[in-house]
Amino acid sequence: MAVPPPRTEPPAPDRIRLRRELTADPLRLTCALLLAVAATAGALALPLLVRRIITDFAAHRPLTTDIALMCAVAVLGALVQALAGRLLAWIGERMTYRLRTRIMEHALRLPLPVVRAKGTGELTARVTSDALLLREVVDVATQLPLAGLTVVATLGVMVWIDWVLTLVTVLALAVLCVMVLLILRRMKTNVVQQQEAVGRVAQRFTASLEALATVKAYRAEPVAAAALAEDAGKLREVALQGGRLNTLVPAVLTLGNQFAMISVILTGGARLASGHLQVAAFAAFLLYLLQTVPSVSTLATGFGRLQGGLAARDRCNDLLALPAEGDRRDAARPTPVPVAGAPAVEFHAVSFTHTGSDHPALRGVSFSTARTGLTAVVGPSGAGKSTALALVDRFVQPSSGSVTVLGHDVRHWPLEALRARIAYVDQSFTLLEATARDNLRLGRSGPVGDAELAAALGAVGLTEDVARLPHGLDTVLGRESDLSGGQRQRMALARALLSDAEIVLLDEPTSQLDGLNEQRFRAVVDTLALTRAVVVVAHRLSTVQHARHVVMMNHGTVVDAGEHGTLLRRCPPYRELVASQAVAAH
Ligand SMILES: Nc1ncnc2c1ncn2[C@@H]1O[C@H](COP(=O)(O)OP(=O)(O)OP(=O)(O)O)[C@@H](O)[C@H]1O
Repeated sequence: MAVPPPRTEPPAPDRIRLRRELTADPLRLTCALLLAVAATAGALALPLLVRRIITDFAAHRPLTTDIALMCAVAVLGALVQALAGRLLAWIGERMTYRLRTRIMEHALRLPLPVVRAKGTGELTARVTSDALLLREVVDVATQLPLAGLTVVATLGVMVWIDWVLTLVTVLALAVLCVMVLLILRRMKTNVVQQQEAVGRVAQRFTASLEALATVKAYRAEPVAAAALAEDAGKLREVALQGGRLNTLVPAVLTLGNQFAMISVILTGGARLASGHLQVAAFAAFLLYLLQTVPSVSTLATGFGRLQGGLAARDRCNDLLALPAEGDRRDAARPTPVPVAGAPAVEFHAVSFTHTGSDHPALRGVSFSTARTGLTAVVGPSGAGKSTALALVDRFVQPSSGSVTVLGHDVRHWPLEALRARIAYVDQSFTLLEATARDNLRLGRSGPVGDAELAAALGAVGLTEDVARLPHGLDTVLGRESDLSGGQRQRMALARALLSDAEIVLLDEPTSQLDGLNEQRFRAVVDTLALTRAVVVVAHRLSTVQHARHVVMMNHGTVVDAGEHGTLLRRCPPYRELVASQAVAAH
């Protein structure tokens, strides 16, 4: 009895926990915090030194020691603060690097339909603008406790100097805090809206750049620019709302501080007049009051930035929570041993519907391919040919039925091991932004010598084209050194030729080839088919009519399968397809 495929459980998402991220390097963090505490203590000592100077001055005592002490505290405080800043920058950048790489790696491991649905621009925004907001959390998370500590310590010293004035100060600050908190509540929502708008702009801009040739050819620059401007306009609106909230914070702070200052001066004046307060103590109190202002500002703006960081964390966590491809038990699962005599690929009553589509792309598809030799999958456009190939590589999974590779259900294979067995050439003949050499050896686990590379390039007729590249095989492809469609197609074929894979899936591999290169293609495929299973999806029947096995598909089903000659005799849709292409019947 066939073993049922395991339930595919997504790997546990590694969510961002800010506390864990911040304490990833406890030694440096402790040092930074201690240095920051020392800097704060230095700042707190200054007004007391001022009080001492005023008292000594009034008593005609020498001031040299006081001034030297004050200068030393100021200089040391600045140095310590700079050192703490450096350490925090180091912690912040390391954290951002870790989060960025984690998000990018996870995005690469997401299932293809999920990535398509999310959009490349939207995903890119997570590692650019969201990561920057997250970076701010490091500064804020250390600034906030220190600012809080400074405020509390300052208030403590102020109580010691004059508790009545401190009470007045606290009341004024309480009014200020209530107003700031009301603003902060609205800030997080606004940051989320801003980040979503940034994502939409990035998405549309990326999509427009990817389709730039079409945009230009159809003189659609104004249309594309207008759509981009509309998205940018929406971003401007929410950013303006955020800006308004942001500008409210310092305005409220200034107002609150001035309110506190006036209250303290009036009360302090009265207490001076009544003899309850000395001038030196009042001067020191005022200095402390002035010193609380930046700390209270840091607290208010810090909480605002924290809201931004938390919103960015939530957005990144939403992405990290998307299940990656594969199965977390993959690592523990032994790689299946190919079953002797089993077909290379076998479809058993496979049905599949694309996400977001109402119509099944495949309905009860069954066919198999031998371990070696060429299988051609043919049929009209939209028949489901590419979808069938995508199921073999487990880019998507069947809604019902099963696909087996080398005798094992694709869901039984660890994903890595499955894909190592398959060389896949997609319809767009994608090259990575890497050197020609790296592009060619993508499917090889071990090193590939120059002689082997040269042989593969010769087989697909690319020797001269690659030699003409500015740095030959070491030219980075994709930007200024791009290849033509046909050259890309042949590079992809050479990559398949060099790969270790036992199964080669080629989706429309000849659509951009001229006659000579189509002949070369046939020779390469014949060579590949001597030792491997080659499955070719082809519109041009001339390239596959010599296939040992032809699978004729239409409307998501297999209409018939067999040799070219057999199908010609018994399968009218195939005959029509052949007739439409005027392929000579053998
Ligand atoms: N990503 C997708 N989302 C929704 N529907 C899709 C998607 N990709 C393909 N389809 C639909 O699935 C059906 C089969 O598409 P598929 O690309 O497999 O056909 P095909 O035979 O390879 O066509 P062609 O020869 O034109 O490449 C079509 O109706 C198509 O519209």
